[in-house]
Amino acid sequence: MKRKLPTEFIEKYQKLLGTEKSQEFFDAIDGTSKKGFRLNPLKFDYQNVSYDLSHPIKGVDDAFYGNVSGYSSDWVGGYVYSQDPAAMYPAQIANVKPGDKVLDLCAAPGGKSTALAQHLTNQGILVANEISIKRANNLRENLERWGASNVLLTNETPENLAKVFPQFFTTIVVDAPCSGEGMFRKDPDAIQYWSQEYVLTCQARQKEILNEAVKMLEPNGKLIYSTCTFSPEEDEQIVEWLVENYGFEVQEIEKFEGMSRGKPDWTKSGLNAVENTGRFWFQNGVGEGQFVARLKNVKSERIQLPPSQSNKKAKKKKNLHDHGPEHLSKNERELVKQVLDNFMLPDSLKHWEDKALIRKDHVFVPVIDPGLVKNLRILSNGVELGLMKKNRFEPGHQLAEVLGQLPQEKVVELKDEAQYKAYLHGETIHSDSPYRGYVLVAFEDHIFSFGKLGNDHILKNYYPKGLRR
Ligand SMILES: C[S@@+](CC[C@H](N)C(=O)[O-])C[C@H]1O[C@@H](n2cnc3c(N)ncnc32)[C@H](O)[C@@H]1O
Repeated sequence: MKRKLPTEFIEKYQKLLGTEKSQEFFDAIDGTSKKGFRLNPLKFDYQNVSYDLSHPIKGVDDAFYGNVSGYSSDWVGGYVYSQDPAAMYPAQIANVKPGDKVLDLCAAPGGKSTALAQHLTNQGILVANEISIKRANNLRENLERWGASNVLLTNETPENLAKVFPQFFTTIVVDAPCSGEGMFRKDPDAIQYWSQEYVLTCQARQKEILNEAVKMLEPNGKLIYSTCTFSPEEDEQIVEWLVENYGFEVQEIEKFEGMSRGKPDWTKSGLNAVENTGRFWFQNGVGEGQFVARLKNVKSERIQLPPSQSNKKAKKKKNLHDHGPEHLSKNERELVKQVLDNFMLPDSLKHWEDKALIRKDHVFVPVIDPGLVKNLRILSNGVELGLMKKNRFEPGHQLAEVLGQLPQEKVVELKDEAQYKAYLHGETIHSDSPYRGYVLVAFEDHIFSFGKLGNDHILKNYYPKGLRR
């Protein structure tokens, strides 16, 4: 399809790339976008999906070309995540290791966060943050499906996070809001928002976000900066600004097939180190547009934190105002145990009895001390086990997705597409299963919900109302 590009955009890239190369670029914008998906190694038997796995995306773990449906059990059970192939590289080059403390500062809808979570393998912490509440809710759904147990999900400004997490993270990913030139092929509507002024507005916002991100990075920590735009002002020049203002070292990243180097002559000072960054152009055949850089925080030293309030004062304040989470009573623990004992728990939940807290009837196993993050808007902290009702415990949806990490016995497998459709719609199902009480519900071996079976063989539907369709 022929796109109508702004004259100013055409002239800008003709100047930057030259006549021939810019024409190649404009022609590629009119081409067909590439689609890809990633599998989720956190899930049990994770390669058991209904999609063609014969076209891997080079250099990205468990990633393939192809289109996935948001209706399939692979998706609903968190076995696949649909993502632009080029957008998979920032999380890949982050080289996150189990046990790291990772922040994904601009996280929705969750392409990078889901990949970072799978590399952490439930060990360490992922703080996934999204400033827009609408987008944060979408992020929450995607992360819930993914079934990781070590995610703190926040809906915050970078400024507020920086107050709580000074020099805290080993790795920070800033997948920045940008002018979106890399989306022109996939989403032609993005073209109408483009102007050089908008590019500069985005650049200013990126600097504001990064000024806060830098405060949260530990000495020698890694900052991954990425955009889905081609403009030098938001790519190479931002890296140049980070080097000049914060002394970052631009690390050489693996040069994957179809990735070209960042361009020193697109910086103001001719900074050679930006050659270490990577660019994906449409015409390189990998996916949509993407810029990615990995920077090391070599200059900063560990700061001395100001002494905190005296314990006495803090305690007094706590007694008066604290409605924070509490440990479970013996009776509550027993009620939760009666349900959880029916299922295999991943290692991260094995000692839930020592860690579980209850707040406003929600029982959860936090990944981070709730006291530390009490001034932040939290959407979830670790795993929500479920809800304490009058003298009974009802397991929660997130737990079902986490339990999908392991083979489970107490599972009701829906027998056909019609039952699956009905369950997603919120209907009850007749089942001959011998199990009673809370069960996991699966389709095509993909666990995606809780249900409850009574002696009448009716499977009550616990698929959350907000997800039904
Ligand atoms: C490119 S998108 C992130 C995509 C996401 N990382 C992924 O892989 O799915 C950028 C995000 O930054 C958020 N954002 C916008 N303004 C922001 C700001 N001032 N601070 C932090 N995040 C912001 C947007 O709401 C948007 O969700």
